[in-house]
Amino acid sequence: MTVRELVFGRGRDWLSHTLSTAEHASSEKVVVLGDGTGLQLQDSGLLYLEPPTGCANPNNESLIVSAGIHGNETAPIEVLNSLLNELLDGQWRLACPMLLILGNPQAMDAGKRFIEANLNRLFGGAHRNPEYRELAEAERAWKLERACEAFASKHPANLCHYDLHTAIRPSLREKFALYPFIEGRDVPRAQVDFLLEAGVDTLLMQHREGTTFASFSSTALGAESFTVELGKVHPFGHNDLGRFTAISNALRRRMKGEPPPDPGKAAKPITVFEVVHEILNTGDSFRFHVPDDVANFTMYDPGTVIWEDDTTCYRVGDEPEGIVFPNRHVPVGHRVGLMVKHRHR
Ligand SMILES: O=C(O)CCC(=O)N[C@@H](CCC(=O)O)C(=O)O
Ligand SMILES: [Zn+2]
Repeated sequence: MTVRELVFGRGRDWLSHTLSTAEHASSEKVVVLGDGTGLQLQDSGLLYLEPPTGCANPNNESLIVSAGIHGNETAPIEVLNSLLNELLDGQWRLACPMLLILGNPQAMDAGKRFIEANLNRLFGGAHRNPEYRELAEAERAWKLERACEAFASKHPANLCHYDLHTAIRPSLREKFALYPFIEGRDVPRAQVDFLLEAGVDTLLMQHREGTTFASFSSTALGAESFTVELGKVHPFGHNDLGRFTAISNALRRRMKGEPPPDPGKAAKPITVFEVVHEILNTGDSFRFHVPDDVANFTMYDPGTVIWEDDTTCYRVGDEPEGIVFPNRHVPVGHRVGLMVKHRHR
């Protein structure tokens, strides 16, 4: 029997096990790999890994890597599953403690962004809001928060969280990362270098605290966290995984505890945008003037009307602004899009 089968059952790997246990909590399982690496399958899509006792952790860090917080964003799920398969097949050794998460197994199984509520709006305790009471996603957000807290309290040193997504719209900047807002901080140079290594050449600074998974891990756990957008949404089996080689290689390098590559003199700088306005669906009179099929980072000239309702009209300010994540099909009070502008350092 292979290690994969020992952990996940006959003919299964982590992804197929997660899909098969989507409807019910899976029982906990602990396995020690041949090299002494500890593996604890805590629940469906929730996997804790620990290098053998005494093993060096050369980068002195702990990693949370999540995908599938939106169930139809399949490429990062496939990337994470492949990395785990390599590890379980003995192709390389783990150097740092790691919590791997497939966020919303039910939505993954259904091929949907979410089942009842957008999981990536329910963190930081938002799952306790009465409107989400007893929804599957509220329970899942609670469970993921508790698992991350337990991991962080065991491994607080240099905790990093990469929450991997793909976007609904095409994007003029294919790969970009969002940095959750915490007053007074800036992105450490080592994180910028990692993003560039992973093929992510655009950074978007959030302008206020949110209820995303990455916001939770930054605010509550003190992690360096990013929501990382890696391309466009496609169903399982329809992704061009060649477009995900850089993120896969960069994550594997971190998991193995190898030093970062020398960025070299010719390294491209990262392009930084900042959020200037969050567009919310204000209700019946809300009118959104961005067409449904517009690409992320499409820029609008000063003065362009972006949205209006009976009391407000939002126009682009003195500098051009871009639209990110335009989506009018969201509940009242939820985000319809972000307006962003270039950050001049
Ligand atoms: O393409 C879209 O409209 C959404 C892609 C996506 O899921 N993005 C994340 C971004 C989280 C953040 O704002 O930091 C989300 O909407 O949850
Ligand atoms: Zn997403």
